[in-house]
Order: sequence, then C-alpha cells, then structure tokens
Amino acid sequence: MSDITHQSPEMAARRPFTPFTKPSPDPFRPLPHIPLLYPPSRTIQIMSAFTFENIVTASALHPKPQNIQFTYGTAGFRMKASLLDSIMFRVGLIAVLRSKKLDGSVIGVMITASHNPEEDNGVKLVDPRGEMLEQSWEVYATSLANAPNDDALVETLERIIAQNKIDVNKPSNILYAYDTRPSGPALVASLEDAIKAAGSSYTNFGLKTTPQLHYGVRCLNTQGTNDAYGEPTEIGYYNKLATAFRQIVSDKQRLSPLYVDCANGVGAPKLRELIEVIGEDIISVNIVNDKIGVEGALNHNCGADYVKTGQRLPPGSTVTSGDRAASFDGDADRLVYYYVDTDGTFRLLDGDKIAGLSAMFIMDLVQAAGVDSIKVGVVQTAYANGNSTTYLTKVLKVPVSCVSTGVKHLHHEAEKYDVGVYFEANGHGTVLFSAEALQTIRTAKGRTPAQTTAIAQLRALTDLINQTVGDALSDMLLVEAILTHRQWSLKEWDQAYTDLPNRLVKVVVANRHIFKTTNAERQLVEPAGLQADIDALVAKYTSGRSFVRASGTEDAVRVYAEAATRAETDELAFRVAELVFDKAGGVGTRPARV
Ligand SMILES: CC(=O)N[C@H]1[C@@H](OP(=O)(O)O)O[C@H](CO)[C@@H](O)[C@@H]1O
Ligand SMILES: [Mg+2]
Repeated sequence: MSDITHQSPEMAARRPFTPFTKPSPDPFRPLPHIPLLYPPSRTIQIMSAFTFENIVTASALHPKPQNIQFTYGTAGFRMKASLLDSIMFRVGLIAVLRSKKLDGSVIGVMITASHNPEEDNGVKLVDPRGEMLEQSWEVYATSLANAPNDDALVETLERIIAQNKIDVNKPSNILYAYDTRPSGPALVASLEDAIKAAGSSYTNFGLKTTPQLHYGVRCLNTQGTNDAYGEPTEIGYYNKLATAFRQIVSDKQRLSPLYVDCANGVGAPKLRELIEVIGEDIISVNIVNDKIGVEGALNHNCGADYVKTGQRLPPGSTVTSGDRAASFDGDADRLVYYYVDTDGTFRLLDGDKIAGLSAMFIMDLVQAAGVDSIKVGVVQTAYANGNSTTYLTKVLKVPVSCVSTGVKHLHHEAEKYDVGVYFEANGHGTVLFSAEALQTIRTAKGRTPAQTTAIAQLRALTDLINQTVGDALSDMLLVEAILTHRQWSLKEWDQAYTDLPNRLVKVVVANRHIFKTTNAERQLVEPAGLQADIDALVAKYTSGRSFVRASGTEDAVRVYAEAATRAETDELAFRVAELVFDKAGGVGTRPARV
C-alpha cells in the first residue's frame, strides 16, 4: 500500500488531474478468449397462439396460496422461496404482455432476492432499455399476483390487455436469468410454464448477476441501431468493461490486490471471469466468500449489506491494516469498500463515498477534456450521510438532489442531469450520461494532447459504467480506475470527508402503513404529532438528524439517526426508536439501547 500523505480533505479531493498517454503494461493487447464457466444462453422460439385456455390449463399447476397479499415493491416480489411459485408464473404472463405491448421488445426477468437470506427468493422485471419496470405496470403485476382463482386471473389479464390496447397476436420475447439460490431452478420452471403457455419466445440467459441481465436486455433491444449498447452476450459484457478499464488505467501502476467479499453469491464466478478478461497484470483481486452451493452460505455473515449495516468486517475476514477490501451483495448490484486503519479502526467507504469520488473524478475529467458545458449532478436519499452532502455541495460545489428511497427514484432524478451520479448509501448506484452529453463526448476534438487523452478517457468511462442499473462489477472497476489514476490508497480517498456517526435501527409495529412521509421521506406527516416529538429530540444533539419511514421491503419501520459523536448517535437512534414503539403501535420487544 502506498504511503499516506496527510493533507486537508479539500486538497485530497481536488488534487490536479494529469492525463497520461504512455501504456504500461500493454492494455491494448487483444482480449483473451476465456471459456465461460456456465453454458451460454439458450433461445426458444415459440410460434403458438396466446389463448386464455392454454394459460388457465398451465396455471392449474401454480395455484396462488390462500390468505397472502403480494405487492410488487421497490425490489419486485421478494419473500420465502416456498411462496413464490404462483408469483413466478404470473410474472411470466405480465412479462409476455409487456413485450407484446412494446411490439416484441425484449423484457427481462431476474430471479433473485439480492442480499436476503438463502431461503428467500424474488423476481424483478426489466424494461427494454434495461431499466426497472414502468411504475404503472407494477400495479398490474400486483393485481395479477393477487387474483385468487382462474376466473379472476383471466379477468385481470383481459383488463390489462384492454386498458393497454395490447394486440396479443404480436410477437413477444423474454430474457431471463437467475442467481445462485437453490430455489432458482424450480422457479425458472414456473416462469417458463407461463411464457410457453402464453406462446412467447424466450431466452434463458443462465446464471447471471442482476446488472448483467439488465445489460443483456438493453443490448438485445438496441442491436443494429445508432444507440447499440453492446454485444448481448456475457463475454460481450466482459469485453466492454475490460476494454474501457484497460484504456483508463493504461499509463498507470497496478494497485495492490483488492480483497473482494462476494457474499458467497453469483458475483464470485463472474468477477473471476471478468478479471481473467482484463488480465491480472492490470488488476489484481483476491476473491473471498465464494462458496457457491454450500448450504446456507449465501449472504450469511458477509456481503455488502452485512458490512454496511453492521459497520464491521465479515467474521473470519483476514483483512488487516494496509489491505484494500470491498464487498458485493448476493446478486452483485451493490458495492462497498473498506479498510482497517493503523489504529485498528474499521473504516467504511459506502455508496456516498463512491458518489463523491466519482463526481469529483468526472468533473475533473470534463474540465480537462474541455467539455465543461457538461454539468454533473448527484442524487442521494435521506440515508446519505450528512457530511457527504456537505462535501458535495460545499467542496465539490455540485448540485445535489434528495429523493425517496428506491433505485427507481434515484435513476429517474439522475436522468435530469447531463451526467447524473446516483448512489444509495448502501452501495447501489451508477452514473448516467444523457444522450446530449454522450454526443458531446463522442464528437469532442481535443486542442491539446492532454485534452485528447481526457476526451478518450471520458469516452471509456461511458463504456465502463453500466448505464442501466447499479452494478458491483462495473462500479468496482470505476473506483479502481479512479484510484489507479490518482494512485490513491483507500485512506487517501477517505480523506475527502469524515462520516458523521450514524445508526439504522428497525422497529416492528402493528401496521407500518400508517407511516406517511413528505420531503423525500425526511419528515413524517402521519402518525400526527410524531414528527414534532422527533424534532424536539433531535434538537438536543449536536449535528443531530433523524427520520423515520416504513420499509418498502420488510415489515418494519426504519429509524435513522446521525449526530456529532458515536454516543450521541446511538442515544438519539434509541430514543427515536422508543418513541416510535410507544406512540405508533410497537409490537414485540421494546427497542434496547445499542
Ligand atoms: C435503508 C436501506 O438501505 N433501504 C433499502 C431497502 O429499502 P427499504 O424500503 O428501506 O426496505 O431495500 C431497497 C431495495 O433493495 C433499497 O433500495 C433501499 O435502499
Ligand atoms: Mg442486490
């Protein structure tokens, strides 16, 4: 690890940017052809008609469990895998209708429950440009999932078809993929039953990370257009990232190895393949927590969610002072970095830190490239650390928007900027380049060699960053590219600002739906009076901030608190949790002091 140079955060963050051109080692040598560990995708063309009769016959094998209300939420449908059979079948039907509605555009289906325990699973739909399913269709997915019997199922399908004027005789195409969960194959079978019954063509994209599926969908739908996103294969994905990464770090010394905790999930084999394509002489990783197929291992005591929530190393980690480390979540769409300081303190570099680093780098590059008409903006949620927002607005002087929790909100807001950097504190995020910004970058001509190099690097960044969704593999390469460029240690990156101590706690209440918020979820409107009580508590703490909202993915209310010191933060979080429990129908154990 390089020596740490102590300097002010401002200096560390704004160190002048110097593009180089000398390649070392040769990043432009041909990409290797690697045999992929998993079989390539398999396409099935189906020519049969869409009939309700076929659908009802197939549906009989996938009855809806009684007394369960399903909701297509922030993360699609997600729950115990044993409850998902009918959901998978019905999601298959929705996917087919959505594809028919969009003239046969490929719709993606991802079977995963991300960072949830291994016994859970879930499913998400992906729209043609690789983005999340349009919100109005989430409502259709929910109503179809809840149709209690065949008649209701047919009625709901008819209503969706009529409301959207869908011609069911149009072609339809589905691309699906799944993570490493043992429940995956059975759920795939249910999904395929629906797709076949509805007479649709489909492609099994196999074992993939969630962002790889998003990539695949966008590639298939843009093939042969001016807007072609890439080759719609796994190797195409690796080659695109590898070529861009090699170009950005071409003149630089390789960093010390990065320990990557893959949460015992799909990220492990995929990262291994990616690194093989890039070349170990250019990037070195040490993959840990790669126990695929070991019962109960997935996300257990490891992974990005464990590290972010617990603010500690995964148990058994061998990471010590001087090491560089990162964690993915179970479907490899979240990334956090961390290191152990010389005094033994654990230091987390979360989504907020990644956003700050990326915004800083891109702003410098835009300036160096002479395309400063391109404006960068950052999108955060209320969970962003207060000091990260101060750093972005006061030091980088970049516009920052705060939106509701959930990637779709961040993604949509980020689309409003020329370059929109968005990250949830938990490590899910990406950078979006508008069509105009891409055009400017593509056509820019440098007036000096330095400008020409900076333009080429900016171009490479647009290929390196997954534009469809947050992607741990792509984000990791982005961070590694920036750190390699600056030859920064994690500690140097960390110097941009110091996180305010923060705490996230859950409170279980009888009905979390009574919690209504405003102002990007930062204030409660209901239950009446609770916000005033929270405000009164917060006022007692230096740099205190706390807010309460109902989780969209768990049956609980989340309390977030931050303050000037660890002790004040923990006390504030506990006091607010106690307040919620007492005044808003807490059930089970009363919150305890941390
Ligand atoms: C505090 C927090 O991390 N909340 C997460 C979590 O949402 P909740 O609505 O808070 O349960 O899961 C979402 C989906 O993965 C993710 O987008 C979000 O950031
Ligand atoms: Mg995930």
